[in-house]
Amino acid sequence: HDEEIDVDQVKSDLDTALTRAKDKANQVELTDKDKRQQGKDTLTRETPEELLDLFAAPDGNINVKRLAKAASIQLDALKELESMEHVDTFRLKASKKFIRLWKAKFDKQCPTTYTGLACDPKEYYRRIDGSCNNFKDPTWGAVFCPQARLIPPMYDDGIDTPRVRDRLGLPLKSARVISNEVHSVDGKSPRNQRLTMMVMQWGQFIDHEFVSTPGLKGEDGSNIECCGEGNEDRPQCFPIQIPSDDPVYNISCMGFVRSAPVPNHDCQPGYREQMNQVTSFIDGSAVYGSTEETTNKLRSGTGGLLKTVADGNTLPKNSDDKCILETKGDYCQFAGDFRVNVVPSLGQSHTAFMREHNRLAKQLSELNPHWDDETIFQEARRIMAAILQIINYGEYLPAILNKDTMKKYQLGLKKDGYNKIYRKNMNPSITNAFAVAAFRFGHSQIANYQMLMSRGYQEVKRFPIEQVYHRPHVLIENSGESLDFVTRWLIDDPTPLADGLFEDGVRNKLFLDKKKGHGLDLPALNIQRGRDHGIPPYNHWRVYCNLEKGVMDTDGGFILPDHDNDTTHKLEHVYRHADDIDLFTGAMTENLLPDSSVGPTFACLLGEQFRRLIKGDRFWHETSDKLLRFTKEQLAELRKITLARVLCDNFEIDTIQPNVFLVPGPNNKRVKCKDIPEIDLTKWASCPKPVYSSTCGK
Ligand code: HEM
Repeated sequence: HDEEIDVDQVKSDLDTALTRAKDKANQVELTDKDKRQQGKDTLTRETPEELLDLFAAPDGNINVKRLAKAASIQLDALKELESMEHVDTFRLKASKKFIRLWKAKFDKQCPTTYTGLACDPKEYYRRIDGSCNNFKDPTWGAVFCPQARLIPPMYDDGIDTPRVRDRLGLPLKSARVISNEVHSVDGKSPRNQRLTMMVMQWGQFIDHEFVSTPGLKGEDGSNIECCGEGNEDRPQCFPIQIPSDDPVYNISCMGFVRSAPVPNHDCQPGYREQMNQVTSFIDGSAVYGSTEETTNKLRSGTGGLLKTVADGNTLPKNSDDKCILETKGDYCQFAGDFRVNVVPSLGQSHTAFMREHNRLAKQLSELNPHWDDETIFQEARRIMAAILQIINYGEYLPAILNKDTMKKYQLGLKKDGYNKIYRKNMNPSITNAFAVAAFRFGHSQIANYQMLMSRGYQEVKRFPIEQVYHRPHVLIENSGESLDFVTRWLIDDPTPLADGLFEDGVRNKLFLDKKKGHGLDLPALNIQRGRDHGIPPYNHWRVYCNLEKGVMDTDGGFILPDHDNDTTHKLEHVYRHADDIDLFTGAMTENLLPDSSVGPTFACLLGEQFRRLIKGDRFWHETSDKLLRFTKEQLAELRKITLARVLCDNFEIDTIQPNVFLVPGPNNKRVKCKDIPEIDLTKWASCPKPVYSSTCGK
């Protein structure tokens, strides 16, 4: 069509569209300013919605803000063009001339990381921000870059408004109604007698290691109010309607701020994308941060160590606005990922790996007295990435996925030698459907409580989960002694079955406001977030995964190949057609595959993502790359690591089962810590500097 477009006309249309889009952005900023001045948009952390904002984006990061504004202008400009009656945007988008015009207008607003990133092929350590992992596209997996899409989104207007209508154009039921009808359970949900609470906890920790989707923020990083008159229509808002007969809530609106948009990968006219504000790789970013700024704040500056509070053993302090302080002397914790304070058990995991880093750093520095702070830090960080990868693929994934899925997606680790597995065409970025739906399967494994357990694995104290959200108090009182007690709970107590049912503590009381008496509903947020991101419905993913679609029978009922009758009936109540089912709800309620915590659709999406995280990671710990590889002896040592060993080395534990993701039993008997294999770090002794040399440990 190139010859067909009238360049002058299109240029003038684009100018008009851009002016209008900029005017709209200015108007939104003025409204935000007003709301902030009127005290409607707040900086406080009291209501559940404010705490959700804290969880999504604590400070209104400047990069996120800049990118979100650029993306909003682009999306609005495209919509303006579409609204001009004589413009055929479908034809325009196919025209190279138009793309050139578009790029000339918008290139400057595109993230600088997208262009002109100079990568050094001799760089030995991963970059903190994840850039330059892939030389062909240095932005793949890097911080502040768009999440990847496996199939195109389905926005209501084809560009950026949330999916709110079904295939007939009628309104979809509210996410809260679906949660009430499909995801609720009376009291305690059934337990998985095979898996421990550590499965839930690792899931959350590793999720924060590779994905964080920022939400939009108001003036000066304030929280955007999305309920009440004049708020629900704000372009940043997509509140959840609560039905008048709701069994728990006596409010009509649950605040929900949309995820920040980001210009798409090539800065071309297209649909709304969401970004990842942490690196996609399993590289230790939850321990070290995903920007140099955060890493520098976390490092002590000597001996390659990370900062701790004065006792040398617990996470350092953050500012008081990053959590809820219960009593005098409390403080918020600071770690590589800002969500560290959300529940005590997550703080436990962050503490485990901060301590593990410092333990490694101290030993490495004794073995290599000639190394400076930077070398010790980077070498410990390099080992840390390997440890996290090995625990994730060697212990966690085999606990939640069955052997067939592990095999199909080639997720197994090699027992010896190198693995030439890197594929330079493989994009390792976290995919949107994985973050917004598939890996949220673990929300069904959250229990209503958090517990402290004695050395002999007896219950000492139990906290309803809603009493500890965002409150690190439990962990930091008694100079962090409770960390040991939480650890023992995580490796002893069976985890709820990932059956699509959600206990009250997350389904009604998430981030509960003690004064107002209401909380949030996590499965409802997950459904709403999927709609916010334009995630196509469940059946589209069944097709993507080569699975049979759900269909209608002649009476208008659903025939769903992987659901039981009871669940199918529940779904029929809330969706008009099998094609309308939201991905989260449809896949989360599938019958679980044998020996698995997910059904076939989530097994496919998890398998695909975890495969990408191996094959698309140039620094993957099994690499045979001559520059980047560990020595064969070092790799053999790394392969001995288990989460049990990390816990033994960093907490007070007398006996432990070798696989802490599985409940203790005849094949997983508790033993003394000394019987759990450990890494012999002498294989890192006498390494030259720079370290990349096979003479270490010789
Ligand atoms: C007590 C434990 C947990 C709490 C309180 C919690 C809470 C939350 C909240 C509030 C969100 C944001 C919801 C939204 O507005 O879209 C979220 C997102 C998410 N959660 Fe959890 N979660 C927990 C455990 C887990 C577990 C066990 C997993 C996985 C096994 C998990 C995976 C995820 C993922 C992948 C996201 C999306 C992250 C992003 O894109 O930023 N979470 N969680």
